[in-house]
Amino acid sequence: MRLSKLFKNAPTVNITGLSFDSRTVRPGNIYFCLPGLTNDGHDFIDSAIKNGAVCIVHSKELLNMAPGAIYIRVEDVNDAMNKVARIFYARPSDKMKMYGVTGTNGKSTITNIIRDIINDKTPCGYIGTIAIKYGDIELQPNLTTPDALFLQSKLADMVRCGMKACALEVSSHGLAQHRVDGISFDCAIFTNLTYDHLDFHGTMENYFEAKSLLFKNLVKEDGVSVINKDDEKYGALKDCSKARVISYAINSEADYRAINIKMSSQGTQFDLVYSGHMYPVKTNLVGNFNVYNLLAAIAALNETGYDLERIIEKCAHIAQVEGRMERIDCGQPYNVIVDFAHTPDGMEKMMQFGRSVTMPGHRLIAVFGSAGKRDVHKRKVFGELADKYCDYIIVTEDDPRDEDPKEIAEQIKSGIQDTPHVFVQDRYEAIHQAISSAQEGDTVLLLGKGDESFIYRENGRAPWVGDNVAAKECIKASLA
Ligand SMILES: CC(=O)N[C@H]1[C@@H](OP(=O)(O)OP(=O)(O)OC[C@H]2O[C@@H](n3ccc(=O)[nH]c3=O)[C@H](O)[C@@H]2O)O[C@H](CO)[C@@H](O)[C@@H]1O[C@H](C)C(=O)N[C@@H](C)C(=O)N[C@H](CCC(=O)O)C(=O)O
Repeated sequence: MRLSKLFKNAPTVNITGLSFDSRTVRPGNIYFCLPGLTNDGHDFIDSAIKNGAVCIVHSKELLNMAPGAIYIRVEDVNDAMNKVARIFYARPSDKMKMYGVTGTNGKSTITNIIRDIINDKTPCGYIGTIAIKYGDIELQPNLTTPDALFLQSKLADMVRCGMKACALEVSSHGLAQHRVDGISFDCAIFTNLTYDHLDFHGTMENYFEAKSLLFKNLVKEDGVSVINKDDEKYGALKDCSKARVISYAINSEADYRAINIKMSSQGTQFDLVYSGHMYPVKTNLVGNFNVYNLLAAIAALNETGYDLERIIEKCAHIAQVEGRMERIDCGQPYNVIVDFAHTPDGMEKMMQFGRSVTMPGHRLIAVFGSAGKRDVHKRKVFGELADKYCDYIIVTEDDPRDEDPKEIAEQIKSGIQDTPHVFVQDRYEAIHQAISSAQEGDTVLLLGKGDESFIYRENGRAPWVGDNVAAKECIKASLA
């Protein structure tokens, strides 16, 4: 593509690609100088030109302009990059129905439910923590919401592969760093806001402010905002939403409401009250929070033109989302549940659910840790929650990064008072010990990592089998 197509009055130089990282610049690329948390992209212009950048987009005054490139100064590089990426990749999000899901918990599940329900008739891509999936393609992402350039390129590839819709997990980091600014969403969904990511946002106000950008700026005016009315942020989001607002709830009057909820460890039933009618919904997903996730997905799909009865029919056969409230069943006489919960709210909901499916007089066993270099305050809280709900606790490693896992464990243990507990650093061994000690009627909760296939240790990302795979291996070994 010609540079003149991307910037007014620019020369007609051929552009081969876009980059904001001097280390990955290829000959013919535009290099965008982004402000960072640790570095400033303006400091890497020379190395970008050395690698072949033909155009530098910058916002700061440059004292030395190395020869060999065209310089374009803009007010906001991030904004310019998003606009350019949209044009360079031929506005892919305008060619698909775009669903964006944000909130502390439930993003992966809702996006996967949406995809699962419509994928047979409306080929639907998914981008989020678990994977990037479209057609037969499945990629392992580094981030929940990828950077703007990678994101636009993948959306373009989805269009090429025939996708008609895309369900995207929109993280607060992604919103704060403008990764999704080049997308107009047909539907924006809000799950809930609980304590998380304060290491990045600093305050809950900033965290919420980031989430609200999806509703303020990025959903189309003729689109729809689907918002959880049981969350205290409902009013604030409703007031700032650019699109019409549709609510869902269990505990409040709402456009889509679930009543008469019946739960077991095998599935859930409830009555959906919508537009004065009652629709019985059956699903193989378990737990109260999955009722919220289903309500959000049902509302989003029905409000964007899918037939309600067909959506409800599909709810009965939703594939379990890997690592999210995943029931591991290898014929053992006790429950094993793997979940990604890594916030106090998520942990508490999982432990409450674990308690509710554990036979009276039997044990709830939890295995978890807490990430290094992230919200240290939650460590003691995790200990307190486990102390309140569980009968046996195995503290283990969870992405310690360059912190000492024993130190993290000590901080978790400071919240445990009466409940028997042990620290087993090796995560596989911790899972093995939990499973080999489980008896008929017990429940084992494996929390924090879901199906993630890596653990961040001192030396970076190390491979990990995933809690779900480890659980299956340990159960089979114990039954053999
Ligand atoms: C904390 C955070 O969000 N960091 C993101 C941030 O990095 P940064 O600001 O530190 O970047 P930097 O190193 O200061 O560099 C500034 C600029 O100089 C450039 N640079 C830098 C060095 C060099 O040699 N050459 C060069 O060009 C960089 O490419 C960048 O454009 O900007 C980078 C470029 O966009 C991101 O890759 C990086 O995400 C890191 C990898 C990350 O781990 N982010 C996580 C926390 C994240 O975003 N998580 C969310 C939430 C998940 C959840 O809900 O749990 C997600 O969406 O995944």
